[in-house]
Amino acid sequence: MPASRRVLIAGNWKMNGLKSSLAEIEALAAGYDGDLKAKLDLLVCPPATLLISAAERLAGSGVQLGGQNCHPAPAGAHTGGISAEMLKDAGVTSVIVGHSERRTNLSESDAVVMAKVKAAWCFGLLPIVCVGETAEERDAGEAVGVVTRQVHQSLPEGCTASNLVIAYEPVWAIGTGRTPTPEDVANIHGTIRSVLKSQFGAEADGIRILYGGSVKPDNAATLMAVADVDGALVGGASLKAADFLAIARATPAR
Ligand SMILES: O=C(CO)COP(=O)(O)O
Repeated sequence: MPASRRVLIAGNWKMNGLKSSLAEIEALAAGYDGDLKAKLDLLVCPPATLLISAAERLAGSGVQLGGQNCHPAPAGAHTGGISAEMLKDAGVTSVIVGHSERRTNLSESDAVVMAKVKAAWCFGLLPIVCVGETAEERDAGEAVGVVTRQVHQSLPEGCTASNLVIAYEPVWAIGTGRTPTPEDVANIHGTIRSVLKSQFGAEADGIRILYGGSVKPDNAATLMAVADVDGALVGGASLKAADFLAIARATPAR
């Protein structure tokens, strides 16, 4: 296993979290102890309004801070937009791009996702690119095809083990309490790895592929033990530090 594929447990708070939630950030910083540090990377992506305060709370803890989205443009007349440079300035090192909630609700195309990856790179941020099929696509037997297309079309030239993370998040598993079987996860993650190999050659062996969708403390050990699963992108269960840390603790050491 290449060293670059150190396990990454990432938390996506989505549109949740007020100033009072900074207590959870502090609890994460305190809970990322020596055992967890030896085993995995921990990343939390709170809403943009909390980033600067969260960075202060996380300083020196080793817990990494991420954004949930960035604008493809570097700056300018984009009301409400947040640039990669602004995220960097706030203390962020990673950014989620192409989450299905944005692909679906905001019609974010593969081309836009690719532009965001490039924007993240411009400011040294690590993009976490989300892909995943809907329930209809899975029922129609199209899961592999959809994910293959998304990986092909969302990634620019030049992806490496150190500048890209992929998150496979089947849309039907997000927030539903339903998860694919370990066999299904292994199948899609294996597919993603081969698509990455065809695009980026040997570099693909070191690119981390996370699983996301209803990851909880009680299923993390099983899901994280699947071949080619290099960590998790956790939604609801990342909002409470105790649950998120429990997922990290349940993740098998490599
Ligand atoms: O969308 C997700 C993370 O990005 C997954 O959300 P849940 O863990 O709440 O299913």
